[in-house]
Amino acid sequence: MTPLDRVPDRTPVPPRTGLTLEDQVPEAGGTRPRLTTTKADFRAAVAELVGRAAAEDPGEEVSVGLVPTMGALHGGHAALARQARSENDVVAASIFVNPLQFGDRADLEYYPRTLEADLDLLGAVGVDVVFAPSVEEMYPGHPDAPIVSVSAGRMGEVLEGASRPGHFDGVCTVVAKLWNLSMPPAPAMLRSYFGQKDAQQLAVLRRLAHDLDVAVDVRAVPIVRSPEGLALSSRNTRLDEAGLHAALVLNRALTRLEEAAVAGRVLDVQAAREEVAAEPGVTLDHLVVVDRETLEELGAELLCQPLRRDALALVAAHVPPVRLIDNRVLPAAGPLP
Ligand SMILES: Nc1ncnc2c1ncn2[C@@H]1O[C@H](COP(=O)(O)OP(=O)(O)OP(=O)(O)O)[C@@H](O)[C@H]1O
Ligand SMILES: CC(C)(CO)[C@@H](O)C(=O)[O-]
Ligand code: BAL
Repeated sequence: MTPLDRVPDRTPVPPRTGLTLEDQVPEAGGTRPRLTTTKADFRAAVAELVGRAAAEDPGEEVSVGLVPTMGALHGGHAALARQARSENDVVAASIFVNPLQFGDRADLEYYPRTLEADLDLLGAVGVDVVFAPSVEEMYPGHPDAPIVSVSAGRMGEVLEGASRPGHFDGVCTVVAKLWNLSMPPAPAMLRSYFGQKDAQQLAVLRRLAHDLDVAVDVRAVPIVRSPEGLALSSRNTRLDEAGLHAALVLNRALTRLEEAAVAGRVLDVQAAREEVAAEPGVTLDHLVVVDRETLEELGAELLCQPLRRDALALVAAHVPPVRLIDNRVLPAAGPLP
């Protein structure tokens, strides 16, 4: 056990988003999922559930839906699990605060941990099995033992990756392990669910599956927001009232860009940046419009005219003590007259 494994459950903090847990997960009262904490037990539980599903429906191709999370679950995670439940025979979720993807020790140490409440939420949505390993179980000997890890390449070095060096290598390493641990034997198949909120993570993980030939179907789930428009995030629980209010500027700036795109107008990216930067208590990190697949920033020559193809606006800002991200798909303007 490392000291971080011993971080106790913090008192579940209700997400200060205007949403109660019941609002986010109205399917109250489900059975708690089976909890596994070792790789061997998790693999065995998935194999058993797949075997049972195959026996119940001979001739049907069984599928496993995996929902990787870092816990402190909210309505965004519930949406992932709900979609996984509706598309698969067996649903597994992982809860693991992955040290490899944190550069900032305080961010790792203060990351909210609420295992008991998480199991209730996952049970309510109908998840079958949860994998919640210790750091020692996932990375024996960490941090001293060297491990073979995955590089996210150039796509992992820009935007979020520029602010959090090594972050996407850590994400790719742990997700590759989680895919290996939950991969059912053929002909059963694996789907894995990620939120559109972490747009760069989603794009990088699609490349991970493609470039390393992992037989997994990566599925995107739309962003779940508070009634005021703030993208739900586990880190929101660390914001005070003023921070929660200030953070709404991210959604406002993205909405203005989306409205311009929908109306077929030229995007005023600079005005959106200034709007975020002018909000007291918010320090803008970046606000850019990028290609949806490659995440390459659109140059001035593409931004001085209505969008020719769908693009993505990405924003990141510090709202102390946390760093928040949000994004919006910007639709291409209709065919030119
Ligand atoms: N508001 C949301 N809507 C849709 N998906 C979400 C939302 N928030 C998180 N997710 C997705 O849930 C999965 C697990 O994310 P994670 O456990 O890091 O939660 P988080 O709320 O994003 O936490 P963080 O504070 O680290 O941003 C990721 O695929 C993430 O994109
Ligand atoms: C995908 C993930 C669970 C890997 O640790 C994490 O990056 C997250 O919660 O988005
Ligand atoms: N939600 C992405 C994981 C992270 O911020 O570390």
